[in-house]
Amino acid sequence: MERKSVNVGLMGFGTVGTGVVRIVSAHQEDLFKQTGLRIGIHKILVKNKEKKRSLTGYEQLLTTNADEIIYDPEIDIVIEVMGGVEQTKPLILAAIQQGKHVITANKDLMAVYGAEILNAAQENNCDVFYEASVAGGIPILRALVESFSSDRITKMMGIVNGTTNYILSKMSREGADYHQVLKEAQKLGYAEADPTSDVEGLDAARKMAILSTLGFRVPVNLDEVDVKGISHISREDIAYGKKLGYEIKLLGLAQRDDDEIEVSVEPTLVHKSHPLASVNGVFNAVCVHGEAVGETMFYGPGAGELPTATAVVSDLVTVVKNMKLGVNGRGMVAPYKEKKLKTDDKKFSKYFLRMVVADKRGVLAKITQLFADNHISLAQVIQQPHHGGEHAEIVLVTHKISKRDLDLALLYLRDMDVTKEIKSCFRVEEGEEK
Ligand SMILES: NC(=O)C1=CN([C@@H]2O[C@H](COP(=O)(O)OP(=O)(O)OC[C@H]3O[C@@H](n4cnc5c(N)ncnc54)[C@H](OP(=O)(O)O)[C@@H]3O)[C@@H](O)[C@H]2O)C=CC1
Ligand SMILES: N[C@@H](CC=O)C(=O)O
Ligand code: NA
Repeated sequence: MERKSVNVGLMGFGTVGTGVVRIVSAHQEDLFKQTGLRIGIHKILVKNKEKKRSLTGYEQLLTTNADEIIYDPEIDIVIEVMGGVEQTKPLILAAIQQGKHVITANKDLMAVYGAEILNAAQENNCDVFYEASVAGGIPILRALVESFSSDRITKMMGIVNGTTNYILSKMSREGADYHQVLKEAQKLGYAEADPTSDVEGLDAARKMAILSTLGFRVPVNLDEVDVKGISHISREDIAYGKKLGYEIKLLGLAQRDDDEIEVSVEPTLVHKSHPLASVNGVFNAVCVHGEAVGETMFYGPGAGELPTATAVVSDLVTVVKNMKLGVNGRGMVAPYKEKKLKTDDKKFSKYFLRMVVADKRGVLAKITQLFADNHISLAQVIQQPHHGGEHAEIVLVTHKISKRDLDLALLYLRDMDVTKEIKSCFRVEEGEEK
């Protein structure tokens, strides 16, 4: 008998899970027209059945026992939106073993165990999709895999963490201090009680590992992403950046040159003429450069109940269409290119440097000579008296140099008797005007 409906087991009924139920219920007819099957939420896994929920009418579907979803033969698809790695990995693998298709929003899980989960899915003819895991509601993963399938991507660069973008935007707009803005972000519910993974760049690094694996068709591990966070950024850095024409953003960068790749997340001075400089608040944006297509940009909400749920439900539509066609588990292309990571002498960028030095005759000359000796030429230099006048603050922007030359120069600079402190060092990304 031809099937008329599919059943979903939802694991998690928090922010994203609630959005999924709202969209599946509100868009029922559209989803039916697109897939030819009725989609029903069959069971919902939660931690606490007694908890007061913003969406009512689903109480009879709640369970605290994951086995009631995994081993229910009537459930075809599992949507995992409960979060965590250790608690979700065994559940997802068990669901796949039972022949269930999986949709997840979990970047923490997919950045580390993505390959293992995708292999298990392929062996069991199951689909696994995870569009919501990177840049929430922005359709970026399917774009990389399908819409760019005819091209070769050379660069993906973007703002993939909303919390840090909110903090940096507010620091820039109001001249406010990092700790003060972080507290406000926590009060508003943007930043979590423990904001470490956002502010230290780990959340963005997980997303860049997923993006670069799909975009470059190379298996990129989380520990291959160079990560720096935003917790050390000061008002002074932002003010100097502005004076020179830049905004500071936590940028994820994945770049390929001659088949060698680099992937990083770090605070970067982005020139005001670059479109990423005007991405503010909790919004995300990813620029993707393809050899044939040139520059493209994807912009939108990186988190939130309904934006994130749209990505989950779009994955659901794809799974259901695949079920109708009987092609589940065949749409995924595993990374097939050999991984070659760039060494630091092949990573090139402009850099911004701020330091405090002794305010003595010949100091600036000494410093510029040190840079010249390390193959570094300077694009801009500002010198200002530092508190009390005994010291001077030097702010400079280099031309494009290798990371290796930068690190060597920093090493020598730290050793110089005239150097009091190297306050900050950031990558610089130019815009269209330069
Ligand atoms: N929030 C967002 O905007 C975005 C979230 N994501 C990802 O989506 C996932 C879900 O996030 P979010 O909705 O914000 O999370 P929430 O904390 O709002 O919801 C988590 C849900 O999972 C349930 N849950 C958690 N642990 C268990 C457990 N051990 N057993 C049973 N149920 C459990 C909770 O139950 P109970 O309700 O009873 O506490 C809750 O319903 C995460 O992986 C997150 O990284 C991705 C993009 C954006
Ligand atoms: N903590 C994340 C939420 C979405 O992944 C962010 O701030 O972007
Ligand atoms: Na997305």
